[in-house]
Amino acid sequence: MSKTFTKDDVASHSKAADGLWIIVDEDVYDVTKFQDEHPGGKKILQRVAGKDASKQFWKYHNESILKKYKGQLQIGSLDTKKAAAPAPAAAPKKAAPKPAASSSSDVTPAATAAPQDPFGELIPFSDPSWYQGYASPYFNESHAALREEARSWVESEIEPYVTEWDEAKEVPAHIYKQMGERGYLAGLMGMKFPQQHTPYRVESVGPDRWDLFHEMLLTDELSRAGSGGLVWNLLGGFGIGCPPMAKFGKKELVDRILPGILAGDKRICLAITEPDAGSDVANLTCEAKLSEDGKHYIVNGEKKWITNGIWADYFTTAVRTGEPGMNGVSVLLIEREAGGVSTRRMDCQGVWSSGTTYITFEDVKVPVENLIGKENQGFKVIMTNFNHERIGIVIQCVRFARVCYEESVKYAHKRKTFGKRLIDHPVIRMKLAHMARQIEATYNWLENIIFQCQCMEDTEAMLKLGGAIAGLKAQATTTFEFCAREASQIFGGLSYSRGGQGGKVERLYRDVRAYAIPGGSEEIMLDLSMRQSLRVHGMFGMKL
Ligand code: HEM
Repeated sequence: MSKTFTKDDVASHSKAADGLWIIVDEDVYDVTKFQDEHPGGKKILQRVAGKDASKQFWKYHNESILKKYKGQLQIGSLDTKKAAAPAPAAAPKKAAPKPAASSSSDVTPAATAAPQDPFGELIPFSDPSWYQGYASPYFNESHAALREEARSWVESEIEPYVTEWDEAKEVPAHIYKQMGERGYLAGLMGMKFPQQHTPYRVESVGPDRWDLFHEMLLTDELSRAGSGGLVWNLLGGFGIGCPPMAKFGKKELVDRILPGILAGDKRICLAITEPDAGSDVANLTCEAKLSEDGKHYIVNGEKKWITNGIWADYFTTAVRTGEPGMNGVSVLLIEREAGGVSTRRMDCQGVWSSGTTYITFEDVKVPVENLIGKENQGFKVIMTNFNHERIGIVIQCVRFARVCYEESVKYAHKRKTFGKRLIDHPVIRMKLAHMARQIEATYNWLENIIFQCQCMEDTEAMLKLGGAIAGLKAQATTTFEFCAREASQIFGGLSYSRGGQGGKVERLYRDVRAYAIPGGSEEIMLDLSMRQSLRVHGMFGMKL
């Protein structure tokens, strides 16, 4: 914005007839046309027109409002403004990320314990400690480059619009396409970067260097926009529907459909849950009968609560091909264009923009080549997938808990009650401390689990880590629920109404159950964590 104005220039625009200008942080905004649509009312703008309204502005809004409206309303800056003064409360930015060398594949990153440069706003516990100048055995300069790349994309192109998209129950298609073109979809499958199936690369990290910690931090940064619906829209169906197909599908099938999916042109989801069977996979009833010529399966049945189903081109579907119980279950890749697939959107409490769907399959013809894994051995395919799904849920929950905490810390520094800022009341600090200790405990366990996954093959990880991951999922969802509740109490009425300063907290509060129930409810997770761990440690020679 090259135009400069004096304070007197601005002062001469204080009445409707001359146009209404205001100053916020030394930038000048023309709000003449905007006044009628200002959600806070036009009178309030008219009262500060011609003046510096920074103090009033920051009292009622957070940063995303300026990011969203700057392009539309800013007409210049004050002549007294120093060049490139930092925006208020913005993250200290470093130079653009350089692609990290792609020569070494750092499977065990232990040698890189030197701290990375501090990054972000440095509010204690509002980012992982390795963002804040503390040493880590897991994260190196390639992770630091990716965190900057991802944060800058999310902050500029996603976060300012998330509320709108959530209300519209849809994320614009170009964002999903960018997920493909930025190489993010390829990096989010819990496996080696599939460079043979996509020309797209992540700008700041070479494919050979890509590891599970890159994947973790990418999901973490996407979650920072504070919307479960957004994250599930972008990776909910893909992250659980694509890996089984990519890992267990026949080569011809994978070669045919994976490139379109990774490019962000085609969408895939996972269809397991049924109206009657819940996630009780062993009892599912959607049936697939082999045709007489043995060339197709004919699929009939229903699936419910399927994330992204409404937009999906492909459905990684659990079907019954054999006897009752787990040994009669197979997994098929069903293509929408085969016909006989109907999808309808479901209205749910949270994750509005994720496209939760009810699906009906009626005499759908599926070529036998679309069988994923072996016939009647689909249970193993599904179980292997659970660790990846649950870890994804954990990463999101920890960041959502951090968002609730971070929003609360910021708000507690500006809101005054009984003559003091909220942060000066011990009862509020107590709430923040309880949030922080749970967030850090959960995150540190998560880092350890990611490291273990990185050191094991899928099958070994399924067996050895299944119990711990189930326990961690329960830990993460209860932490998220606790933080959403406490943040909501701190924000009061602002988190009871939708949008505005408490908007993220209100939305996340509604999203809590979408994490505590699917992928294994807290009750099932806690029980499984003990049963599985005891069983596995029995095999290790546990002495009781
Ligand atoms: C660039 C100028 C401004 C823009 C683009 C803007 C935009 C907005 C938006 C989008 C909202 C809806 C709530 C939200 O999403 O946060 C809002 C609410 C509000 N704004 Fe502004 N605003 C501006 C300036 C101001 C100023 C200077 C004042 C005070 C003097 C003000 C007072 C308010 C109030 C009181 C609300 C209602 C807050 C609530 O519901 O709790 N706004 N504004």
